[in-house]
Amino acid sequence: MSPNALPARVLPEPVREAIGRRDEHGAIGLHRAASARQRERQALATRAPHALMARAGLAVARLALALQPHARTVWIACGHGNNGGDGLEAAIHLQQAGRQVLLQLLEPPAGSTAPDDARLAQQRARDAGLVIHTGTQSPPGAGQADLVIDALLGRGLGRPAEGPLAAAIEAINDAGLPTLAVDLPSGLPGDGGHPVGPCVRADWTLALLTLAPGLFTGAGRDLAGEIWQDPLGTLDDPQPMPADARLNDGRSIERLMPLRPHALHKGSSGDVLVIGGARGMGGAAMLAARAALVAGAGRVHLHPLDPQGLATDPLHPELMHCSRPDSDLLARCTVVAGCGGATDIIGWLPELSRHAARLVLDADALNALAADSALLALLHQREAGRTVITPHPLEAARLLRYPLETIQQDRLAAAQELARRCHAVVVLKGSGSVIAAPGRLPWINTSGSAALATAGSGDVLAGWLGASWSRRATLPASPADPWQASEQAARLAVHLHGQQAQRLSPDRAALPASRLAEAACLLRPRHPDTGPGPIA
Ligand SMILES: NC(=O)C1=CN([C@@H]2O[C@H](COP(=O)(O)OP(=O)(O)OC[C@H]3O[C@@H](n4cnc5c(N)ncnc54)[C@H](OP(=O)(O)O)[C@@H]3O)[C@@H](O)[C@H]2O)[C@@H](O)CC1
Ligand SMILES: Nc1ncnc2c1ncn2[C@@H]1O[C@H](COP(=O)(O)OP(=O)(O)O)[C@@H](O)[C@H]1O
Ligand SMILES: [K+]
Repeated sequence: MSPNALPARVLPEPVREAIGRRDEHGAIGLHRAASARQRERQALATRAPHALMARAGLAVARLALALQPHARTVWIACGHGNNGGDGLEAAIHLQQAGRQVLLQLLEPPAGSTAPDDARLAQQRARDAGLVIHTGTQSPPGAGQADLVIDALLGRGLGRPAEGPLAAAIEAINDAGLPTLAVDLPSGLPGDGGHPVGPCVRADWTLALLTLAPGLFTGAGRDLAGEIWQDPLGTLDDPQPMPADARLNDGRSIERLMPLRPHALHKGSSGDVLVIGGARGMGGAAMLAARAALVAGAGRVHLHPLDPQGLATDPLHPELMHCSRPDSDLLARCTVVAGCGGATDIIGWLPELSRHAARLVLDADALNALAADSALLALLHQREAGRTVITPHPLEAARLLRYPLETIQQDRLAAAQELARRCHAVVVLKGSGSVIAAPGRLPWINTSGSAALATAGSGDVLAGWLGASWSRRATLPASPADPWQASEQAARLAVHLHGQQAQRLSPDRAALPASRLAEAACLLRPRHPDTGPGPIA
């Protein structure tokens, strides 16, 4: 095998360098199927026939050996398309490296034929002396292999797998072996990350050429395992296909972290006003306010919607109770509205839409918006870059009047559509949160885990985001780009919220939201003059 470098590992964080190339935002690009195909066509046009697939097979074999160096027997399950072709090419290298290869190839369904490259790979495998098992059963001994390589289906998934393909996917999952998926776990839609049929659950996925958004959001994060990428030598190709989305990973947010210079004063950290906490739900507003405080907002005001609600927070006496916010205060603050707001928040929304300098709408404020198109129209009248909404998938479904399933099947598209309809930056929450601003490429966040699946962690995020935005509002703005500050504030808060949850609960045990609120931060791990260290 040639001494090429290993493919690069994309996750878990910290992201290793040399994954593709970062763009002008310091970000890794993601490509949906249409642009991935276009990129593949560009690459094929400038290379010798079959060179790209041969290189893909080599990358798969090299990664397999690096991940499981002591594997003696490798089961490779191939489909009839080019994903299977990559698997067949890998088989040749693994056999040359002295491994026993159990090679399975599914026949094309009636009416389909294998593409030329895949047919050539089949011929090359036979010429190399490999035995190809073409029945619907797994090859004899497959269950005892040390590693299985899933090369059944990649970007060509066009419908839910069924019949022999579904059986092959289930056989891989049932075997419980270490599993390396080629390009995508078979059955995972690359654009959406939400399988509708059976899908391989991989330990590792080697993405070839481009990275699919579906690897990073929805169910994709669980099904793909650890993600590696090999751009197959195309980084220097002219005019690479522009990306459809970007990864909001640790490296990409580094440049957004504001320093706290020695001469900082509370007026230059910005003010946050939290309005929420109707009867019995005061905790939600308190969590948001605490997170805003701990994250470093200069002053935090809390207006509880329940007149009997807590006036002060004994844990944080610095929190300012506000009995009736006036328009001056609204015009100065980042207003976080809706956490535990019940229907009491509805009456506030017209005034907030008119006067709030910066407005973060969460929870019940979003339900109110979904129920009243006049409120939506008011939101539209706000200047560009003045509103952020933070729906979880069900709230997004209500706002768009789509079934929940439709939201989850294409989270990128749903977030983009919401951004357009609400004239706002959107944080579509859940595993692999999507951050979208109107007319811009959306971001998929890489941090966070099931530790966040607890009541109140969204309230914490809303307050954290409020502090993040208030701080950015005191920094020099870009007049040519009105969406920049709110989008960056959302990206930073979403990433750090997830990162802190991972740090506080590495095993993903449920994390009480009050603990997370106490860990809210907007800073890089330590000040530069004290050197690197754990996140403070
Ligand atoms: N060309 C190259 O050099 C390179 C190629 N690369 C590799 O190519 C992969 C994409 O290959 P691909 O387009 O051939 O599609 P693939 O995922 O193998 O599927 C095969 C066919 O299956 C079918 N099908 C779909 N759904 C089905 C279902 N439910 N049940 C049954 N059948 C179903 C559908 O055909 P249909 O039946 O619709 O005619 C589809 O076309 C990509 O992921 C990467 O690994 C890269 O390494 C770069 C170099
Ligand atoms: N499984 C998960 N993986 C990653 N993030 C998650 C997961 N579950 C929840 N979260 C995050 O936790 C927060 C939950 O918000 P939300 O559903 O509004 O909760 P609540 O209304 O109880 O505060 C969001 O930031 C969401 O992205
Ligand atoms: K696959």
